Amino acid sequence: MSIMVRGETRLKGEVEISSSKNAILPILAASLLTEGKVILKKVPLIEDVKVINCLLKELGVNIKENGNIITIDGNIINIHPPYELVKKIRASFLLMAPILATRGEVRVSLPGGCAIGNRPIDLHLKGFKALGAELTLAGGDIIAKAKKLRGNHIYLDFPSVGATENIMMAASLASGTTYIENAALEPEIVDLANFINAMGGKINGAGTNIIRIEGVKKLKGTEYTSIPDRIEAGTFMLAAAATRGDVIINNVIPEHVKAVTAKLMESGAQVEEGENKIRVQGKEKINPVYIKTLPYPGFPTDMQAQFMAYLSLAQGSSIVTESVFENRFMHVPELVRMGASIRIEGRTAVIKGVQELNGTEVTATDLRAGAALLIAGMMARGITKVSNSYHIDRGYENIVDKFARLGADIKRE
Ligand SMILES: CC(=O)N[C@H]1[C@@H](OP(=O)(O)OP(=O)(O)OC[C@H]2O[C@@H](n3ccc(=O)[nH]c3=O)[C@H](O)[C@@H]2O)O[C@H](CO)[C@@H](O)[C@@H]1O
Ligand SMILES: C=C(OP(=O)(O)O)C(=O)O
Repeated sequence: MSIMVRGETRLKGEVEISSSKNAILPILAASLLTEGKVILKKVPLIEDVKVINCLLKELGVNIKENGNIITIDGNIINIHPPYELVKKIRASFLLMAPILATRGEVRVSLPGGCAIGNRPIDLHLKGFKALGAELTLAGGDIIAKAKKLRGNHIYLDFPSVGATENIMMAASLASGTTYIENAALEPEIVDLANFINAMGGKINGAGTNIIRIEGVKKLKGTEYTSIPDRIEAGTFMLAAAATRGDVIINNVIPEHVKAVTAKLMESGAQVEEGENKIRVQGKEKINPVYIKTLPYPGFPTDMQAQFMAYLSLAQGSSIVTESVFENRFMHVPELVRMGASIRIEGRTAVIKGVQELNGTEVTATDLRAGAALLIAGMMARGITKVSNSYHIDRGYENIVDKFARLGADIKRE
């Protein structure tokens, strides 16, 4: 599957951002913490959600999908989610905590590496161990057992998003109180804590670097709508600036995209924040900027590729350092094939702005690399064909329709 883009169009109009992929995936996993009925609204219809829904069905719970509303209830029957599904998405490892906490045992395949790096899970495991789980490795699977999890102090060597989420879920049904120190601060962590609290959990401090979780005996069903996707919003902000367009992005929390807004303004684009909306107007001249990806509230690694596509037409040299993932420059050779001048030295890329990009056939190696190539295609002369577009559909709802409604010349092939 490919997406074709004819470049040199200016995006204009308004776009509505969907709910966050990185919030809904852990929330779908956390819905397993109760047998009660959980109703999730405005769920984005993206491939990763379809995969996690299949995983939930495999575990034996009831799941009803009605457009963007998903209803889940019932007990976990199977404690071993199938490898064929687990290997498709990183977030499947988030099933570990709810299965362990409710069934006392879980068996999940090690997630393995992916296009953006090795992505170990040692911090998740350190957390489960500290909560009293016994861990063994068998046939590529992690088996964790604990009759009853017990609260503890857990210091994370790095503020891992996934480890913070897994520990928060497990600790919410443990006996006693857990403190996660050096916890991740991402808005998706706050959303997950709000969801667990809506089910009757007792989590305080999410969004700060110490999270306190008082375990409860039981959680109950609830209704919930997760936050808007700050990375989808950032992607449209970049596309607007890159095409020298004028776009109003609706359903965004401006605070969540501050780092992207700051760097876009430094590059010369005009950004106006409203209540739950942002207007971005691109300018002919793009100033070069320095970017270093960092955990939230720093510049998000999930926006690095899209920003690099934009900077390939800057007047001067930009420097982008990727500090979160060890190997997240897979989009660079593809951008270079379109005429960009980018040199990689270790974890840093030097982007020397060029006069123009030229459309050609390129390959999406991962989700955000794919989004970056669509943006590059909209800036380039001629037609760009982005193959392996299933990567893009993992995390963007109706992306082709949304860009087309803003005036992009884009279609699926
Ligand atoms: C589904 C989801 O929410 N995915 C997001 C989540 O991924 P994810 O939860 O996998 O990201 P982490 O914050 O855990 O990973 C960040 C860094 O920590 C390392 N690490 C992580 C865990 C661990 O046990 N040991 C370890 O060394 C990773 O290899 C990586 O270098 O946060 C990332 C960082 O913002 C985003 O890019 C992903 O889009
Ligand atoms: C890296 C990403 O996601 P995941 O952690 O699900 O692979 C992403 O959303 O850019």
